[in-house]
Amino acid sequence: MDPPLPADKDRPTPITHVVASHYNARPELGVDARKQSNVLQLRKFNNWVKSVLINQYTRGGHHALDLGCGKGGDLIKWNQVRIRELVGLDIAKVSIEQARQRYQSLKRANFQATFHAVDCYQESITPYLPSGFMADVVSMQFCMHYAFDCEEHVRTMLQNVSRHLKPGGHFIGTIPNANFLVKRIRSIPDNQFGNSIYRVEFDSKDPFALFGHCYRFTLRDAVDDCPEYLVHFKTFVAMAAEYGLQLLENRPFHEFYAHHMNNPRAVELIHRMQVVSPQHPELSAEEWEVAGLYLAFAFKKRDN
Ligand SMILES: C[S@@+](CC[C@H](N)C(=O)[O-])C[C@H]1O[C@@H](n2cnc3c(N)ncnc32)[C@H](O)[C@@H]1O
Repeated sequence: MDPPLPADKDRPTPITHVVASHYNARPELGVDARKQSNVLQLRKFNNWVKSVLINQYTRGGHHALDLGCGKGGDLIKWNQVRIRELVGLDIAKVSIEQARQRYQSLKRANFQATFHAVDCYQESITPYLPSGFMADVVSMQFCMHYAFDCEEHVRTMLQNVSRHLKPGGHFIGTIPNANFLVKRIRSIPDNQFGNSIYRVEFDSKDPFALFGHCYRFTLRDAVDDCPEYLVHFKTFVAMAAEYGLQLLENRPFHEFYAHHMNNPRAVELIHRMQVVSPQHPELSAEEWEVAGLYLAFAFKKRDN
């Protein structure tokens, strides 16, 4: 049986407020503005990683749960794999409204979708799902690390994932690679590093806590000095196992790219999504450095 859900909290913690208002305040850039971004190729690369993951673990007719779905940036990816139903949840109300509008304006959407604003790390998501909803795939893209402000939030998040994932179904996601961040910050005298398009700034370097170890992240045209939390990966894997989730893969993005260059479908996608010319990813050196901060993971829910 699953461990019990921690008691619900009536009031959001200050950090939850900060993260939600940060994403609520991000303007919805039109297609033209997005095309002029300094991190356009990085965005395309990140989208390619998410597409490959979604393609790998999703089949036609599947039911999908997108936690931290934001403005619905993955709707086209879900449409392309021909899922039957999507539920998208995010703490940021403005983003959820934009996701709804984006879904409604999708031409030829071949799946049903519903969206709700909910804190997936502090509340049970069950009341927001269609009755009896069980997902074949749960996706958490660039958002799970916000749960790591404390153990209780990680447990609520894992309970939400596991309770609504079918046995044999997959839990996929992308997060900052804490191992890389910690090695990097320990190797320099400063409390911050970055380049012309990003900055990572730690308040404290040692000791690194398993939960609640905060740093601030800035990425040009995307994130402004937002607090984020290190995900101690071994702890995450051990806790996920308590909820019946077994790790299948964990690949830093540079390795993910090298690995999937042997996969014809991923290669076809990387050309179609205009991430690369035939030989190499067309990211600037600065963008490629940012890509190296992240990893992709996949878990499988135990069959029994
Ligand atoms: C970097 S955005 C990623 C959005 C989307 N998954 C994507 O890949 O485009 C991170 C998202 O996590 C959401 N988020 C942060 N904390 C959350 C929480 N407690 N519950 C639900 N969503 C949360 C934010 O509102 C934001 O939309």
